[in-house]
Amino acid sequence: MAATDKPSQKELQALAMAPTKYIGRAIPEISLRDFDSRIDQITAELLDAAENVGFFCIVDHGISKDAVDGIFNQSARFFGLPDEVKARVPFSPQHNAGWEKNAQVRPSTGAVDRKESYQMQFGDGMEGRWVDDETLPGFQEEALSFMHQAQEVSEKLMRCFARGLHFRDDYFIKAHNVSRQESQTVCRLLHYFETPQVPNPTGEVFHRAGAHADWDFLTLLFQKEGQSGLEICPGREVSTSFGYGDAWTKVEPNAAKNAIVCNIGDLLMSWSDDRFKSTFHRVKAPCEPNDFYGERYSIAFFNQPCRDAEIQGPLKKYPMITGEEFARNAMTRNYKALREKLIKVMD
Ligand SMILES: O=C(O)CCC(=O)C(=O)O
Ligand SMILES: [Fe+2]
Repeated sequence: MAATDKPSQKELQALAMAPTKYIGRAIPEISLRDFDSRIDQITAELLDAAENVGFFCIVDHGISKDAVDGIFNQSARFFGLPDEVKARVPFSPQHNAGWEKNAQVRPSTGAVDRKESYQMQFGDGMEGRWVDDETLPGFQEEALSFMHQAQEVSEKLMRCFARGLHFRDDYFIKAHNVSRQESQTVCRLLHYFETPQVPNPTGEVFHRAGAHADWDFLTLLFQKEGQSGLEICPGREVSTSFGYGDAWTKVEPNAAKNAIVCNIGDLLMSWSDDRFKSTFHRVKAPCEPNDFYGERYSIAFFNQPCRDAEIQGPLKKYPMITGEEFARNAMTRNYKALREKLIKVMD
């Protein structure tokens, strides 16, 4: 391919199948043990991780291994239902809640992720989208109990980030109040399908979660031992850019420590005037011998401010906007990038 030529679909495919460049980057591990008495120490560690990596693992967070195993069991029960039953609680883009399958197209790949997901919320976005108790007895109760536990952990982190940015301690907690109907926080159960081992007959790339940055405030991610695939790739200086580097770092599950992988989202990046980094990441499309090709489950807890929360960093780098506007802008940017990519590939 000459330097001036645009890549063909086939060439893009070959690029996606080329050996991945890896680089070791330390993912900080932060303990929340004795939170109240150690809050200043924990805040210092979180600020360092947020400014320099955008990803970190938290341990001693108070959610038991049994609770995490329990929600993964509920997730497997839900995804084990026939598609026509899951389709009774379909994904609503307007509410950002419900079940979708092979439907999420990422700007970085222009193709669907090979997965299904079920997004649950605390507020009115979830009306009519809970799977009913006759179909899955106990599901909603256990899911909500887990979501409240994840919220409690998130609130500890929010208190530290507020301190670090010289806001009142409860500033972010109030903006993310999950007892309000305006809450936009989402707990997403994810199920990636087993993919064929290469060389597969068509050369098709089975994307799992194409490279992206999350557009929420802060994500808590729960992974299962042995189900590798999450990788990060820093390289953004402002929350509005799509550029990223080309060397990846694996973030392996750490079930022995019951670790939660956390990452800063675009919203906290802009709310901190770009001081904290929202980092590109992906669940790799398996294509190399040591990749994980099996079925993969994960759970992402996306902290989102209430629709009417007012967002502006201490230095006022960006104009003030509401939680609802931020979400809408993020969606528009994602789809704009996708349109531009498609135009480039097609002409
Ligand atoms: O499944 C994972 O490990 C990551 C999922 C993710 O990055 C996302 O849904 O935003
Ligand atoms: Fe993500």
